[in-house]
Amino acid sequence: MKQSTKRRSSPTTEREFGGTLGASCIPVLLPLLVLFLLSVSRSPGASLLQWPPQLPPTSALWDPLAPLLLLGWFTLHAFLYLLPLGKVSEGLVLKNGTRLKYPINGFHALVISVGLLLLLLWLGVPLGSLFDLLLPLAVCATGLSFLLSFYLYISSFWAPPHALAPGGNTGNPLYDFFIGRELNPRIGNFDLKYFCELRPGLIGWVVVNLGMLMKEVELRDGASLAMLLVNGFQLLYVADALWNEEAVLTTMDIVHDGFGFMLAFGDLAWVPFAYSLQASFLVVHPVELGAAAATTIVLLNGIGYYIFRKSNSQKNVFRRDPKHPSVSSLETIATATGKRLLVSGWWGLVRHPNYLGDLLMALAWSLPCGFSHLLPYFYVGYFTVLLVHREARDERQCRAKYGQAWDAYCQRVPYRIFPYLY
Ligand SMILES: NC(=O)C1=CN([C@@H]2O[C@H](COP(=O)(O)OP(=O)(O)OC[C@H]3O[C@@H](n4cnc5c(N)ncnc54)[C@H](OP(=O)(O)O)[C@@H]3O)[C@@H](O)[C@H]2O)C=CC1
Ligand SMILES: CC(C)=CCC[C@@H](C)[C@H]1CC=C2C3=C(CC[C@@]21C)[C@@]1(C)CC[C@H](O)C(C)(C)[C@@H]1CC3
Repeated sequence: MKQSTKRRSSPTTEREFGGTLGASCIPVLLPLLVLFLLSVSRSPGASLLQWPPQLPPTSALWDPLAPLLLLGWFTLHAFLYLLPLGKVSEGLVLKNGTRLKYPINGFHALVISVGLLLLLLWLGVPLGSLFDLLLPLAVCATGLSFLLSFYLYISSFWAPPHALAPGGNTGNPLYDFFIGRELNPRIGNFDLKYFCELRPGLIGWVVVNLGMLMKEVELRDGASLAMLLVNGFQLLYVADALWNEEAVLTTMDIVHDGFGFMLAFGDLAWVPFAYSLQASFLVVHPVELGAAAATTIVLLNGIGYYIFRKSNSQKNVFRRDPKHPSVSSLETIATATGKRLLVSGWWGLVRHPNYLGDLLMALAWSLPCGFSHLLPYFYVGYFTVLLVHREARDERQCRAKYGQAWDAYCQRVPYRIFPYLY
């Protein structure tokens, strides 16, 4: 407990997400927002602006099957995580000079999950029933995020000082619970943050989408082109994340952020239930997509994916091996830390080309839903706010890390996400 007392009065710890007020309101408001969005997506009007807002009756929030399904899903993924499949990779060097080991078998877990789902379909299990279970499942996933966050907060007091996250130790219990005190909480070798970020929620998103597709098949004797595009695009995104699983070890969430309510809820409830809104919207609001519109949307998703993948891979290769032939000819600037910054290639176009690609894909996921409603565009709006905020956080961290070299990079590459715009 000693180290927490020592850090309690640290006046330099900067607070994110609106400080204590944000940390008190967000855990109440975000779960309500998920339930609101889910019930709007299935209401005939699907209006986000209707007043008073469309709220689900309490009877729609509970089904005894939901906790059982969720428990089974988590157990399956914990088991797959522990299977000795794939390689083991090391994370970045920690404050105490050590590196943690991580299993790289997320893609195996996705393939096995999809195989099991196909088996269930073949056995005649009505996966479309997931549509009727979405609200109870979202309620249970939220409950699980709270339970996990309480466990993470309490267990963090037994963690050594070097294992604590830089931003999650202000001494304010509400804020620290929200942001997360410990950087890489583990039970033995089982890394809770890494597991939650990539497995049950992310693969769960694919399952929810497939459930919506099957519901559409039940209702209309076939899947629409719009539903197939949404399912295909988002499956590609999840498969890509798991295929490139090792790259997650260098993201801000793993390297810098503690594991608290924000990430636990984000991973386990927000991703599977808010990111699948387009598919649940299409179940009740079918859209007929013409060939020209579909081709344009596929092209937009392709361009977004290309920028996202190429830029992320370029930085990962450069960070792991700056002499690699694919990056050795790129122009760089030196920093006082010994690390260099790329100033040509994708990272010379804008300072966050990967965010640009991600945002183009977000738009391509909403367009199949047409222009009659605002709800399918919720993801684009939310994601723009998330990435603009994330960019500002990253910028602050990089300026603190690299000082003048970062300023020189900003001068050389003046736009953050959108060339000539922002
Ligand atoms: N779908 C979703 O909900 C979300 C998706 N994402 C996606 O996750 C991916 C990872 O994003 P995120 O972790 O935020 O950040 P980035 O992958 O963009 O990593 C930022 C880090 O990259 C390094 N860096 C920055 N500029 C340069 C440069 N010019 N040359 C070399 N290194 C540089 C710095 O770290 P250092 O120098 O220390 O290596 C910086 O802190 C993105 O594609 C994003 O779109 C993110 C959030 C949510
Ligand atoms: C509103 C709220 C609760 C926000 C929490 C934010 C989280 C939902 C996101 C923070 C960073 C994320 C990443 C992904 C999913 C969303 C969260 C958890 C990610 C796993 C998606 C797939 C990508 O390819 C990725 C692996 C780069 C990405 C990593 C960051």
